[in-house]
Amino acid sequence: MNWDDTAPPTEDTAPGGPDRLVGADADGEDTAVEAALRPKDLAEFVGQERVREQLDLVLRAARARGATADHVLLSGAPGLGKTTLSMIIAAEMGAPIRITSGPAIQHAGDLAAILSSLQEGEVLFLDEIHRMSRPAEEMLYMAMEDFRVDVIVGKGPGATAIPLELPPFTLVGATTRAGLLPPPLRDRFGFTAHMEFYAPAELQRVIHRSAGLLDVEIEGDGAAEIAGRSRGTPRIANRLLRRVRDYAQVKADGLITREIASQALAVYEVDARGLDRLDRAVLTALLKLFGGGPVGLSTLAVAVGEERETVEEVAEPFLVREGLLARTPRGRIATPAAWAHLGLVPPQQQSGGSGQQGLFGP
Ligand SMILES: Nc1ncnc2c1ncn2[C@@H]1O[C@H](COP(=O)(O)OP(=O)(O)OP(=O)(O)O)[C@@H](O)[C@H]1O
Ligand SMILES: [Mg+2]
Repeated sequence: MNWDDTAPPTEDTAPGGPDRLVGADADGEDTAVEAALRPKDLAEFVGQERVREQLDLVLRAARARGATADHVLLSGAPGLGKTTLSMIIAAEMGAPIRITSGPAIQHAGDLAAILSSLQEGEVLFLDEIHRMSRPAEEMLYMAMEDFRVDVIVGKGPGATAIPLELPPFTLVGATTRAGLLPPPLRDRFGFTAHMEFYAPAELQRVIHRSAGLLDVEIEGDGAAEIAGRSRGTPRIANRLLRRVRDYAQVKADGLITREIASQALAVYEVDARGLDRLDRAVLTALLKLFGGGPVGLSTLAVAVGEERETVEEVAEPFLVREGLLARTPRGRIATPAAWAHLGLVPPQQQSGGSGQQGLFGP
C-alpha cells in the first residue's frame, strides 16, 4: 500500500467527510440496515457485561414489582449501542417506546406535548439529551421526579401555569457527552450505564451475528481480521463487514476468509489497526515532516491539507485513544507506537541516541 500518496482527496472520498468508512456516526446506509441488525433483547446484546448485568437487575426488579423501570442514562461514544439498548429496555419491559431527540425539542411546549401523550409505563427515548434547550430541560426535571409538568398558558403577567399529572414512564436518555449534562439532570436518573469500546473478541461476535442475519459466509479468521480494524465500535464492524462482503462477492466466491478481509480492507484503505487515509496522513506528516513533533495543530493541519477542526475532531481522538499521538502544551507529538505502526525509525535511534532529547527517548 502506498502511504505516501499525497493526491488531494476528491469530493466523495474526502477522509473527513460524512461517508468516512471508519467514522463512528451513522451514515444513510447504516440507518437503513441498522434496524435489521439490532439485537432485540439483553441476551442477544453482545459485550458490555457490566452494563448488561446491572440493567438486567434494574429491569427484573421493576418487572417483579409490577412497576415502571427507573430512568436510565446511557452514555458512550457513537455507534456503541445506545439506541439499541433503549429499544431493548422497552422490549424487556414489554412497553411501547417513543423516540425523540434533544435537538428536536426546541421549545418546552414540544416536550410538554410528548410527555402528556405518554401511556403508563411507556419508554421515552431522548437521544442527544445534552442538546436540549434550557426551558425543556427544566420541564424535564419535574417530569422525571414528580411525573408532573406545568403547562404555561398565555404570555407575560397574565400567564398561568396549569399543572398536569403524567402517568409513570421511563425516560431513557442517551448522550455521547455525559460531562455536558447539568448535574441536576444527571442526578435524576436512577441508573447510568457507561458504555465502553468493545474488545476485539466481542466485535468478532457482533460480526458473526450480523453475518448470519445478512446471510454472509464468514470464517473465524475473517471475522477477527474485520474486528481488529473496527475501532472498538459495532457500527464500524457492521459497516466494514458489508464492504468486505461486496469484495468477497465480486472478487471471490462470497466466503470471507482472513485473506479476503485483509485484501478488501486494503482496497478501502483501512489499515490493520483501523486507521484510514486521513489518520495515516496526519501520522505520516507528524513523523516524516516534523520528526515526531512537537508541532502545532495548525501547522499539522496545513501539512495534510485539511482544516484544523478536521484534524482535531476527526483524526486525533482515535489516534490519541490508540496511544499513537499525544496532545501536549508544546504541540502534538508522536509516541513510539506511531513510529512502529508506520514502520519508521525515530530520529534518536537513527543517530545513535545522542543529541536531540525526545519526550519518549531511551
Ligand atoms: N452490543 C451490541 N451487540 C450487537 N450489535 C450491536 C451492539 N451494539 C451496537 N450494535 C450494532 O451497532 C449499530 C449501532 O448501534 P446504535 O445505533 O445502538 O449505536 P448508538 O450508540 O445509538 O450510536 P449514536 O451515538 O450514533 O446514536 C447497530 O446496528 C447495532 O445493531
Ligand atoms: Mg443512537
